[in-house]
Amino acid sequence: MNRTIGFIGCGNIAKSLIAGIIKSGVVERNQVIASNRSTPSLQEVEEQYGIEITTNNIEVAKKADFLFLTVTSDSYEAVINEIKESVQPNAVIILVAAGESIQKNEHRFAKPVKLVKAMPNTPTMVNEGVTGIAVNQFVTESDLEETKSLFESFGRVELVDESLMDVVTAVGGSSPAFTYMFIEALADGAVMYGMPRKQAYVFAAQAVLGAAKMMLETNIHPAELKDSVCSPGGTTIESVARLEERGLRSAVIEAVKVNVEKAKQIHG
Ligand SMILES: NC(=O)C1=CN([C@@H]2O[C@H](COP(=O)(O)OP(=O)(O)OC[C@H]3O[C@@H](n4cnc5c(N)ncnc54)[C@H](OP(=O)(O)O)[C@@H]3O)[C@@H](O)[C@H]2O)C=CC1
Ligand SMILES: O=C(O)[C@@H]1CCC=N1
Repeated sequence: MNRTIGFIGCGNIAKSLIAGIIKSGVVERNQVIASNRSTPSLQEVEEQYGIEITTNNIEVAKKADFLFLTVTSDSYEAVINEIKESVQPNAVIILVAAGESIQKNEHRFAKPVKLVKAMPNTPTMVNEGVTGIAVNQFVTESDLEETKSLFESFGRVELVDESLMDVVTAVGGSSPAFTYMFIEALADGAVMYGMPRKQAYVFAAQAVLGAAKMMLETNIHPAELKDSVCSPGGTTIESVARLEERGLRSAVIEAVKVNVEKAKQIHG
C-alpha cells in the first residue's frame, strides 16, 4: 500500500496497531509516523518498529493519508482543533476512541472530511485482531476497500452500522481484558493444585485459543461444542454446574451492559 499511516496518540492501542501494521508488511516502516504528548512511548515504537516519531501532532496530520486519532476521548476536541487546518484534503481520518461518534467529530472538523469510526482491539499486535468499522458519506468505495485491507492485514474486519459501535467496543475492544481475567483465574485454580504458574498459563491460554478457533473454523454452536466436552457423569459437567451457580454468564452479560452504558456516557 503506497500510503502514509499516521497516529496521533501513541498509547496502548496505537502501539498494538503499529505492531500489527509493521509485522504484516502492508506498508514500509518509513510510511508510518506517530506523535504523542510525552516521549517514552514514542521512543519505544521507534526502537521496536523503526517508524518515524514526533511530538508535533500537526506534522503527522500533514503527512498522513490514513490518520488514526488514538488519543482518549477527553483529548479529541483539543487535538482536532489543533490539526484540522493541516489534514490532507483526501485523508481518511480514523476515530478509534470509545464513545466518539462520526457525527460529533464531523462537527468538530466543521468541513467535509472522510471519517471512519473504527473499534479495534489489542490482539492486532499478534495478527489476531477484530475491528468493527463504519464510515461517513465522504468515504469512497476505494477508501473503504483500502481501510478494510489495512485492518485485515492484522485481523478480521466487520462492517457494522454505527449504532452498534458501542456494542463492538464491549464485545471486541474490551473483551480481551475479560478473557485475560478468565485465563488468569483458570491458571490460579491449576496453581492451587500444584501446577507451576508458567505451565498453568500455557494450558489456560492455549485452551482458550483452541476453543475460539474451534468455533470460528467449524461454525458449530458454542453450546454444542460445550456439550461435546461434558462427558456423562464426568468432571466437566461438575464445573459447568458450578459456573452456572456462580453466575458466570450473567456476570459476562452485565459486563457488556455496563460497558455499553459507559460508552453512552462518553458520547455525552
Ligand atoms: N486499549 C485498547 O485496547 C483500546 C483502546 N481504544 C480507544 O483508544 C483510545 C486510547 O486508548 P489507550 O491507547 O488505551 O490509551 P492510552 O492512555 O494508552 O493512550 C493515549 C495516548 O494519547 C496520548 N495523548 C493524550 N493527549 C494527547 C495530545 N493532545 N497529543 C498527543 N498525544 C496525546 C497520551 O500521551 P501521554 O502518555 O503523554 O499522556 C497517550 O500515550 C481510547 O479512547 C480507547 O477507547 C479502542 C480500542 C481498544
Ligand atoms: O477501556 C476502554 O475504554 C477502551 C475501549 C475498548 C478497549 N479499551
